[in-house]
Amino acid sequence: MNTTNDSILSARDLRHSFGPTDALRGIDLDVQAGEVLAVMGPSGSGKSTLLHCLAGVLTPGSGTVTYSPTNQPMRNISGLSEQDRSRLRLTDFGFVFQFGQLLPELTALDNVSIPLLLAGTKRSEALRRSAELLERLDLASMSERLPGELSGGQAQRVAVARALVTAPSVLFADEPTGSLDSLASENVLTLMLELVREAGTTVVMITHDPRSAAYADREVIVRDGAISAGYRLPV
Ligand SMILES: Nc1ncnc2c1ncn2[C@@H]1O[C@H](COP(=O)(O)OP(=O)(O)OP(=O)(O)O)[C@@H](O)[C@H]1O
Repeated sequence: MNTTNDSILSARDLRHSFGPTDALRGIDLDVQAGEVLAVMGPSGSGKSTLLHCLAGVLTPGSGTVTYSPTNQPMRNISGLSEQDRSRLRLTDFGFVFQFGQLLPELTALDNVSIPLLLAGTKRSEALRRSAELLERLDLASMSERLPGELSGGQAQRVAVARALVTAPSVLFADEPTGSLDSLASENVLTLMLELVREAGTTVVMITHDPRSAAYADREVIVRDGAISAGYRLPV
């Protein structure tokens, strides 16, 4: 099947089972370059499994995921070796999870710089870029704090900075504000969306919260391992 011209990620007939549980039952999905896509649906419907397949964290039982970044050849993510998928995740993708998963013994600044250091950036340059991003996220004064010394919203903003510091093509967010109250959640999403819109980053964001989904350009609903609905949100 052809992919839509400007889709950066395309899933075709994705199926995945965990033992007897059919988590994905034939998903077709195109994510357009630069779009912010919200993935909603009941608990256990397959949202995280879908995100993991799109991001090359998990190889689907069957079906394909193709990744076509601007000016680069298309790659079949589901066919890459573990090593190549891991490399692709580091260079091209960013990840934010519900509970930031910051390293507790490192400062906010050092946490943000990790992906750059792993990608081989010089430490001075990594720290400079990390500090710049923390400032954009209103966290300049928090850069030397440990994660345990931050509020939930501040810690999630550090996690957002860490995910965006390598300027990824795609940001994958799994309930990025699921552990926050509505005010902190709004603050994290507003700043995150400002940065991704500016950079043209594509976003795939799982959320249970319709208010968070309202930040997206488009919403798809996953039920029983299949896409049950998808629509464009009003601008
Ligand atoms: N590692 C695993 N081993 C066994 N079953 C799993 C595993 N991961 C997910 N599942 C099952 O696959 C189905 C889909 O799970 P998934 O985590 O994708 O759902 P979800 O929509 O993200 O749920 P939630 O909103 O609760 O996070 C569920 O029935 C779940 O129990």
